[in-house]
Amino acid sequence: MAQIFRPKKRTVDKQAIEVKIHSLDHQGRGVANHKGKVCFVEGALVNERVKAQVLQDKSKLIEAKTLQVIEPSNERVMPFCRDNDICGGCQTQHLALSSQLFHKQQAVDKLFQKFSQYDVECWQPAIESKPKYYRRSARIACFYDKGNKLLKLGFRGFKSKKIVEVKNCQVLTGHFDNIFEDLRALLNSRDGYCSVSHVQLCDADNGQFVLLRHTKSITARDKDYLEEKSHVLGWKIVWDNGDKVSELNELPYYIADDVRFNFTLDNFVQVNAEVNAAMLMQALMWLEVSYSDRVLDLFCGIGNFSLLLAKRANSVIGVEGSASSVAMAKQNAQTNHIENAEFHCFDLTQDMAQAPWFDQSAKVLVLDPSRTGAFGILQQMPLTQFNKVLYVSCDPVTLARDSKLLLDSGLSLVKVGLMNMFPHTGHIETMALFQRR
Ligand SMILES: C[S@@+](CC[C@H](N)C(=O)[O-])C[C@H]1O[C@@H](n2cnc3c(N)ncnc32)[C@H](O)[C@@H]1O
Repeated sequence: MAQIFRPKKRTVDKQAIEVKIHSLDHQGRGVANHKGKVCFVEGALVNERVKAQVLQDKSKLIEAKTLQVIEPSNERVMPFCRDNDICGGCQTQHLALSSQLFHKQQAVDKLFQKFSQYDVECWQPAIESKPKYYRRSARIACFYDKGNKLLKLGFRGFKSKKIVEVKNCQVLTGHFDNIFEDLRALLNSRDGYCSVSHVQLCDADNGQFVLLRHTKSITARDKDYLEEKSHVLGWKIVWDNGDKVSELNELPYYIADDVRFNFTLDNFVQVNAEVNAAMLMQALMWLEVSYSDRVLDLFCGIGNFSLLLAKRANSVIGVEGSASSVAMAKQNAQTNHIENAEFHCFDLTQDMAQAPWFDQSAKVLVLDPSRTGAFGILQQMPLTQFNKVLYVSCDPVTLARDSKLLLDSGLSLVKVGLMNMFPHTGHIETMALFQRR
């Protein structure tokens, strides 16, 4: 009989250790040395001495969580959210807002040195965000507790699937100030809503949309009841049974630079409206496209960059992997009477030999990939054809890695700036402009 070998579970030494933090990593974690290993400590700041609980003890590194701050940093502040310790949403509320961008910039610097042996010397002022009430969209997790016959809802806990039943969230826009209490009351008012598995929130320019994903059917009567009650609260309810999403009289939209962007709740839209608007303006300013420029916009979503660029360029080709975002981008071009933008659905991790969209005369390239970056596609493209490349990044590791390809093609890094899309979190959003001199 075949013998099945199961890897032995590593026993995690849950001991507490005491370490002195010497820097922050790109996720906002404190970094220390402990018995020859690198130790990443959640919740610890530079120069702090902390007692930390070991979560993972690997051959070369330790992951730990702060239990007690023995010597606090003068950058430490009191988190404004009472659930900060347990909620997985904001990881760096304990670091003064004024220091957050400084550490993020340092992290990007280090990653450029590591991946490209490159010293960034062209930092531009960061795009700032208001510190609270900046999130226009979020997903709320739900779980039906059969024992208590109650639908629990909140955010997932830090590195856990457990739901933290937050009372309110001060990073969601003000329109969702009381959303948790209101949703809890509404969804527990009738048994019919017990199969709601998550709620997607979106504060659009035309109102607040609340999508309810449910795994069992909900009667028309229960739907009507909830819609009626939600109407009073100013919400537009969208039902999603996994196969079909209910139709709306009017899609959510946002407006930027006089362009109206319609979207559906499964499309990617930038979470921070204020930073998105500033980011778009900065992209236009940095790129300085002219009416003779042909632009390629990869990972274009619903056309956020493409349509604004099209108003100033000869033509824009947008490429995106989500078919529904491509459909929306095409519709947005049409409704805004923008005729020089075309959109293609294409998986940009694939072989682009047959890519029908590739324009050999495009001299301007915009990239705005998800966290995995754009390495695959950049490796395949004849990069020497581009005079300007704007890389909008939500992961500094992949930005630094991909930048090496751009630099090796003879492009120079001329501008880099942070965009504080998610204050109080470890997320680092960066815009980088490469130019052929
Ligand atoms: C960070 S978003 C940017 C979207 C858009 N530029 C914007 O500003 O709203 C990244 C986009 O890349 C798309 N995407 C992710 N992986 C992809 C892939 N392998 N091929 C094509 N598109 C992809 C996502 O659907 C998403 O729309």
